[in-house]
Amino acid sequence: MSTDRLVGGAADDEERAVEAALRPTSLDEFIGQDRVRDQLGLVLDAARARGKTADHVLLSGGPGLGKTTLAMIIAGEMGAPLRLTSGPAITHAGDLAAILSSLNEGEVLFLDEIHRLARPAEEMLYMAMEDFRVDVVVGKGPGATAIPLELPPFTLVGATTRAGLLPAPLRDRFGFTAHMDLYEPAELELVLRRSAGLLKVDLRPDGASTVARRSRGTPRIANRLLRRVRDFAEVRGTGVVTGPVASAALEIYEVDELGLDRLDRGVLTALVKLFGGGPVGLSTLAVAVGEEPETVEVVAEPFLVRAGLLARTPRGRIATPAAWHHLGLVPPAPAPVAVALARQDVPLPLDAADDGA
Ligand SMILES: Nc1ncnc2c1ncn2[C@@H]1O[C@H](COP(=O)(O)OP(=O)(O)OP(=O)(O)O)[C@@H](O)[C@H]1O
Repeated sequence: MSTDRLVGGAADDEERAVEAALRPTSLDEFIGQDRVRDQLGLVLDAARARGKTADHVLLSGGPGLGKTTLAMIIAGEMGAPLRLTSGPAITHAGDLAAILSSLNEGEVLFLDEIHRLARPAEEMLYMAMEDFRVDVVVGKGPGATAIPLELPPFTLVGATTRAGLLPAPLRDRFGFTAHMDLYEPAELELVLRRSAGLLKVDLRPDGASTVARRSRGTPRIANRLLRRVRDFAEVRGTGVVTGPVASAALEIYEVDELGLDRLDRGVLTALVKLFGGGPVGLSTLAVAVGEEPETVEVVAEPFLVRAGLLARTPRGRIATPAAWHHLGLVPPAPAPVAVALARQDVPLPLDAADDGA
């Protein structure tokens, strides 16, 4: 599956190293997500006032929206060390027991991709979260014995892109759950201005708004586009990032004014030009764009759906009128019978509505 996209949400190790310099370190510096920030601020203030470790926190939201950043901020605000791990890194319950038993009092454990935790480890986590205790199994077969091990109080910060996949018993053990939404362009402009200051980029207001509008509501993508636009401004210009400079740079990288890249546009173009706007099945659509169905479904579709350009229906994918307009085309008029019936305010007969279903 292709993941090396300029507008992809995930980051590789190299990018994470660059990102470290751009991370806000306190709740005050964290931009946007006002509701989450206010509520989390209260949770942390209350814990500090009581002199206790903070409740366990679950953060859900797409990649690059700031979950790791918030976990670091939680640890920073509580004056506690942070330990980072992830669901896929814990293959056995024993791995988790080793991590938990080495935590110090008050420490914050960040468990990324918590929905990918193996079942036995997940069950161990239930008890650890609720009673600060784990049962370590020693030996095998009939002679195996469970030795209870007390843990110091700690705060678990779980992160997931798929909150719906978490079993209820796990979800219920978090004292505070925050869903992180996509950022508004105005918020991303603030992110960009902050990053430009840290990276010493001369970013003008029209440059910031051009990059923000193409960043798919995601700070990681905004910061990444900023670095590419800076390269262009330095090599082909005077280093100043204005709106026209940002547009010219992003045109070279094939990121259009909605933040769609070549794959996104390929999907929409196939849908509209080859299949008359759909409905068409995922695998047929994937063959038409020369990609794996999973790539189309996981990499391109979520943003196209969110941007109101593509809809998933039981009969297949369809392009919305906005998709046609975005490609500079006129959407087909609705069938005359539907228009006539709509004018008379008569509900569409069932057999007509289901036509071709
Ligand atoms: N609210 C914000 N204000 C400023 N910068 C932000 C904000 N949220 C995220 N960023 C920046 O975006 C980048 C990605 O954030 P982060 O790594 O926290 O995302 P994530 O949700 O943990 O992603 P993943 O799920 O892929 O691990 C970081 O460089 C971070 O500094």
